[in-house]
Amino acid sequence: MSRSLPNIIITGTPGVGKTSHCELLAERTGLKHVSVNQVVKDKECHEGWDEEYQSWIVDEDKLLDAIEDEVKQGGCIIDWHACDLFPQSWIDLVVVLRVDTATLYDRLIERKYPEAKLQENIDSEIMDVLLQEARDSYDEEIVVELRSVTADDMESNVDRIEQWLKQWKENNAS
Ligand SMILES: Nc1ncnc2c1ncn2[C@@H]1O[C@H](COP(=O)(O)OP(=O)(O)OP(=O)(O)O)[C@@H](O)[C@H]1O
Repeated sequence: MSRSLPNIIITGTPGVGKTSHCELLAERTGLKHVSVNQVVKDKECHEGWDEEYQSWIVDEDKLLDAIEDEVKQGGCIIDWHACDLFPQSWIDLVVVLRVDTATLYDRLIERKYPEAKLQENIDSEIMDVLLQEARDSYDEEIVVELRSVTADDMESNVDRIEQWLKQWKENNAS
């Protein structure tokens, strides 16, 4: 499929900094921030609310239908804590953000996450769940793991993705 602009997934455990990265990247590049959280809420792509986890139970088919037209046009930054549901043909780059356990713990406590959800997310980060999911779902060469502990990390990550975008445009110029 040919797109005039690429699609990027920014993924990682909740609290790693996906939304912060996507917002900055969208501001710098003009690419569109597709917040899956927001789409799930706005377009009701869910099967109800999970009280224990305090989150929507996502209906993935409905979600894919809701974003398909937009994503197929290209130029989207998809912000979501999973990546295996998006067809490989839609995606040009998968960025997996990573953080150390103590930092993640502090960020999730700040958000007043329920205990079960907090523990599950910490375990998921320790066990590289999102990195593995990305590697299992996409070609190795489009998956990049980046550290997101400090504001400087975020700056350099966004710089790096901007460089990648520039190169992609050069490689795909018609
Ligand atoms: N690289 C970073 N340096 C400093 N603070 C950060 C960094 N990344 C994220 N944060 C802070 O951590 C908190 C969580 O960030 P953010 O909401 O972007 O995470 P998220 O991965 O999008 O979470 P969710 O999946 O729940 O939406 C915010 O308070 C944000 O300011």
